[in-house]
Amino acid sequence: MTVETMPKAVPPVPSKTAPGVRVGGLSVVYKTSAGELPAIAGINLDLVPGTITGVVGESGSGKSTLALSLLNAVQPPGRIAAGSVEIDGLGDVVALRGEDLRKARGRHIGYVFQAAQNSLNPLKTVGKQLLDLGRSHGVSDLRALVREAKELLGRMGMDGARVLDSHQHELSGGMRQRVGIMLALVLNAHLVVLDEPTTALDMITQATILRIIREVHEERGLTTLVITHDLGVVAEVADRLAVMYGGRIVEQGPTREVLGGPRHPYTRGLLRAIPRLVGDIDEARALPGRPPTLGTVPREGCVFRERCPLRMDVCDTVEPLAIADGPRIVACHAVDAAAAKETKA
Ligand SMILES: Nc1ncnc2c1ncn2[C@@H]1O[C@H](COP(=O)(O)OP(=O)(O)OP(=O)(O)O)[C@@H](O)[C@H]1O
Repeated sequence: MTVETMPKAVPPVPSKTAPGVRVGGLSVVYKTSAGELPAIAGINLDLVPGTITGVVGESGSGKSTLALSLLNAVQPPGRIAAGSVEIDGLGDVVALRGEDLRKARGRHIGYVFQAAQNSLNPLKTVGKQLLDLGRSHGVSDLRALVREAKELLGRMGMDGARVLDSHQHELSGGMRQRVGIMLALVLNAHLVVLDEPTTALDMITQATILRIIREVHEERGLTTLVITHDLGVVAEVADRLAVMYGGRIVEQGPTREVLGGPRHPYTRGLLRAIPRLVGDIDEARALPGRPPTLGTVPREGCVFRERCPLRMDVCDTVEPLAIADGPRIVACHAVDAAAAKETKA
């Protein structure tokens, strides 16, 4: 079946309420000299309508690959090898192609990618790019779009009119990042994916931007996914938290519960590695070892075992299942064994 003859998956009147998202069995591989290797494998993640979900993990854990998959935007040498991303009102975006996919991005799914500081067109003003974006998505009231953009930029502490008149080189990294966030929100999409939205910002501006992300999320009734390596960022904005390691989600649950009582040894290690502002700075203990790369992720068993203080024999051969306990989900043999002992006692 060609793209043209495929049934239209995008409904003519999109739902304007916060959509639920169900990522099921998602695997993405990248072609390397050693063959196709998985960057994420068997990811299951639900985004609850109206909530902010944070995804954290060290560099290379697969966060950006997951974010790109939500827009079916994984580029060669990568490809989605298995799984689905069901978005209310859109269906499975993994199956969307061509024009349907282009319309879904921007209008239904607002996004700012990690390289947002560098993703603007250097030859056009921000305002011109805003109008291009609006036209390409069939926005009829372009004046209203510009008003909305100015309002969002103003809220983020910038002179909206001046920014719209500027070229990329006239803006600092932090300003470009905020322009990226404005572009993600301006079309009024109800699913928003923000990949490292605040990395180029100083602490004060970061706090302001996180507050605005939260405010806009609540005002508009969005479903939001925030990708970050910074636990402080998720603690600040996310209702739910998913922790990634070696292309797997090893723990997920309500942010307060996960941060207040981490169960997976990796989450515990991440939290222990944060230096405290008060008390003994030496208390912060870096996680020993390094995260795996595409080539070194174990093919069987638990992906975290090399760095795990709770490693058992079974971890070498059997990949732990993600087991739900109420809203908490953990994939760890040691946690399972401890829970089984507790039930017996
Ligand atoms: N285009 C590519 N070609 C080959 N491998 C890739 C490509 N993009 C990502 N990878 C690999 O896939 C794995 C996951 O990368 P990804 O960028 O999704 O992780 P991340 O958690 O977002 O990391 P970071 O925080 O550094 O961006 C890494 O091992 C990375 O090297």
